[in-house]
Amino acid sequence: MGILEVKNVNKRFGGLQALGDVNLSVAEHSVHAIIGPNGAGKSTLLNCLIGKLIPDTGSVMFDGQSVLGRKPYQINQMGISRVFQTPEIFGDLSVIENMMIPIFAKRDGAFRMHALESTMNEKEIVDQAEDMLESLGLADARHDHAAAMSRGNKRRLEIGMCLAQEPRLLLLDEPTAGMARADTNNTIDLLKQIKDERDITIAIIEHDMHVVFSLAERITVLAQGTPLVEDTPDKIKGHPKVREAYLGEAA
Ligand SMILES: Nc1ncnc2c1ncn2[C@@H]1O[C@H](COP(=O)(O)OP(=O)(O)OP(=O)(O)O)[C@@H](O)[C@H]1O
Repeated sequence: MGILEVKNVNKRFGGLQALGDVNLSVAEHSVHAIIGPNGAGKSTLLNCLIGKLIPDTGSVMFDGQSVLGRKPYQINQMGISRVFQTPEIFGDLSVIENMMIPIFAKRDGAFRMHALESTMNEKEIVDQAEDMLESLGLADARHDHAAAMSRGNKRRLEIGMCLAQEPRLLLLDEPTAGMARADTNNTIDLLKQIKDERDITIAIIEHDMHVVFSLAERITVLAQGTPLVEDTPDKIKGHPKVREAYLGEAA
């Protein structure tokens, strides 16, 4: 039984069957990638996991509890954090101020922007934020404007802000989209480091096969809203149907 269990999930948009009988089991502490061509239903599935969409039928269980009917912030409190394609950081704040926000929210259950100034003086929170920036390799940038960082470092900060919530499942939606190769490789290294150092499960939607094959232990291939095959990277690479239908562009 996986930490995330998706069973017979269906989702229609009018006449379009975006997801048809999707089953997915993500093993605890694994890195599980979900791939597939444009329009395969990857984002729709992700949105069903985080409470942005409600499936028409089926179940989504996280650690034995249903996520269906819960609001995104409630699912987040259950232990699921997600990173979107576009970094969601506060550009006007410094790097360390950004990092303090989830640490403060985790401790107090909520965060109000006007509390940031007093939070800046709370040693416990500053120390935790410093430690997190250190482990992300962002310590030297702590007083920089977040907006001025490279795309790779913005993504690094955002992933760190998710980790500060101490999730058990980290969901990544194309975390290297639009990145130069060097930033992509840095992000791969960061995710490997996170996997090695933390008690965490990672599910990743990704188009870049270099990223997928560098990180994933299991891969589910979606095609037209339905899982075509689920297997290890080696088997997926060699699978004739998958090669033909989904890896053509990367081959
Ligand atoms: N809100 C919506 N309303 C209507 N149709 C939608 C909606 N969201 C997605 N779709 C359709 O559902 C199908 C699956 O879309 P989805 O975005 O989940 O695919 P995807 O695999 O994430 O694609 P991509 O790799 O291009 O992001 C597509 O045909 C898309 O046009």
